[in-house]
Formats: sequence, C-alpha cells, structure tokens
Amino acid sequence: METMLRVDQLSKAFKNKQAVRDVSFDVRKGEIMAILGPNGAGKSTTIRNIMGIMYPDEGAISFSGHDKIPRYKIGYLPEERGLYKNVKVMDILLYLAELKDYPLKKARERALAYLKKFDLEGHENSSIEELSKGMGQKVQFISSIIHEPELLILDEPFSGLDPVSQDLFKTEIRKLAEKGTAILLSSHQMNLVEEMCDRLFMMHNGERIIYGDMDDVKERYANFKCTIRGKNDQHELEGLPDVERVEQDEDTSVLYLTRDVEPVSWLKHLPENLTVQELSIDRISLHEIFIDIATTGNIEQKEGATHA
Ligand SMILES: Nc1ncnc2c1ncn2[C@@H]1O[C@H](COP(=O)(O)OP(=O)(O)OP(=O)(O)O)[C@@H](O)[C@H]1O
Repeated sequence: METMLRVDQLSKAFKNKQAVRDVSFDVRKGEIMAILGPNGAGKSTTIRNIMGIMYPDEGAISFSGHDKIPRYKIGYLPEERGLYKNVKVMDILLYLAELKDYPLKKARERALAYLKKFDLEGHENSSIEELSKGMGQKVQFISSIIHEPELLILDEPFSGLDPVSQDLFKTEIRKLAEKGTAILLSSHQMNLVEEMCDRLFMMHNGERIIYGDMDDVKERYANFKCTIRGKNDQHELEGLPDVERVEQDEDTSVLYLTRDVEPVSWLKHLPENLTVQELSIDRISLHEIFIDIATTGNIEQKEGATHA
C-alpha cells in the first residue's frame, strides 16, 4: 500500500520537557492507523508537528514522498472543538472548503449530503451556537472531510458522542478508508480502536513502544489471563507460578499470566484446594495491554518487539 504520511525520527522538546523522542511511523493509503498512549504521552505534539502547527526539533515529516505537506490534501479534526459560534453551518463549511481551494458547488453538494447523513438536514442556516455539543461536533467532522482529503487526522473523534452518533462516525470513517483515505486516529476508547483500526502505534513518555498490525500486536502482547469464580485467597493466587498480578472483585479473581505461558500445562499445576465454580482462560484485550503498559511501565519487554 502506498505511503501517504511518513514521520521519521521526530523529536520535540518544550523547555526541559522532551515531549516526543525519536518517533517514526507511517500511514498508508486506505488504512486506519491508531495513535495511542496515556495522557501526556506525546500524541497531540506529534499531530501538531504533522499539521505544521509547530516544528520538529529533529526528524522529518513527508507526504507522499514530498517534504512540503500540501495542506489542502489534509483533513484535521483537532482535540479542541470549536467553530465560529455565530456563523451559519453552511457558511462555515463553504468557507473552510474555500480555504482548501475546493470547488464551491461541489462543496455545497457534499455539505448537504453529509448534513443529511448526520441527521442535520434543515440545519444549514442554524448558527453553531444553536446546536448541541454533539451536533456541533458533527459539523466539525464534516468540515474536516468536506474537501476530500487524502490524509485525515482525527484527534479523539468519539469523545462526547452518544452511541448512535458514535456508530455514524465509525461507519463514515470506515467508508473513507475503503475509498482510499489514509486515516490517523487518536482515541482513548480501546474497544473502538480494536474494532476499527488496521494498525496501531503506541507511545509512552514521548517514545514509540508498540507499532504494528492490530492482529500481530494482539498476538504478541496479549498475554493470557485466567478468570476464576470462587472464594480464594488473593495472596495464595499471587504466589502461583507464572502469575504477574491478581485482581480480585468479591468472589471473582483475574490472574494475569506471564508471557509465553502454555495454558494447558499451567492449568495442570493449579493446587487442588482452589475453589472453582467457573474458570476461563482468555487473551487480554487491547484495553488491558494499554493499562498494563501505562501502569506497570512494562516497557522493556515490549520495546524489543516493535517492528514496521
Ligand atoms: N506547549 C507546551 N508547552 C510545554 N509543554 C507542553 C506543551 N505541549 C505539550 N507539553 C508537554 O508535552 C508532553 C506531551 O503532551 P501531549 O499533549 O503531546 O500529550 P498527549 O499524548 O496528547 O496527551 P493527552 O492524551 O492528555 O491529550 C506533556 O508532558 C505536556 O505537558
């Protein structure tokens, strides 16, 4: 697949804070790439460097192999929401399309079609302040795609949306990728990321710690966990071989197992005095991989396995 965006060894510091260090990744035509990481990991700084809102201290950013990134080919939904409050919806959409040199007639047609799709038909002449927060967010999303960008950067597109609107956004984002748009999506909603994204790029303390195909990453980092329903002593469970940590909630215990555990032979070594009403073994979710990295700093183990 053709590379649309390439970020190569990007570094950026603010005074004495190294916000991004030596970060590289690419986004290809027709894929949804997730950019993930705990608060303060450096995601927005990376995105702002791509958008030219700030400049890298070191490293390079290129678009389809060119150093100069053509702004009209990029769509951007920033984390900070906000459109001119007292301007009419259609006027804003046409104004933003015009800024990107997009033909106005086509922009109007697209705006009407998208407003209909997002249940905002008839709101062309409403001003933004007359809309609810979610409705305003829909208009802002439309403004980021009105000019048919080749690269679309979405910073937390789902925050503040109700489940129906979330589904609308999900469907539209997928459709755009199917039509060939390269999409870089930042989100803290791991279930949505797991469901939608083809590849992911995870940052921690400004550095890249995981990078690869969603399926490969899950197979590689998703250790097994064993859930036991039954009253058991947490310390005893923590003392079992190959158990990294135990979470207990009333009579349910979740045992997070170390990497490379072979579940069948691990089960054979469980003590006979355990109380077991139910027992299941599953792989941890992307959500849990994220928590594991963000809280235990289990990074060295992850780092060796990053791949392009
Ligand atoms: N303009 C700035 N001046 C000084 N420090 C900054 C600035 N912008 C970001 N930082 C610092 O850089 C680090 C990375 O911030 P950034 O906003 O990129 O993180 P993030 O991953 O987007 O976080 P979040 O998920 O909370 O949005 C943080 O420690 C932050 O305090």
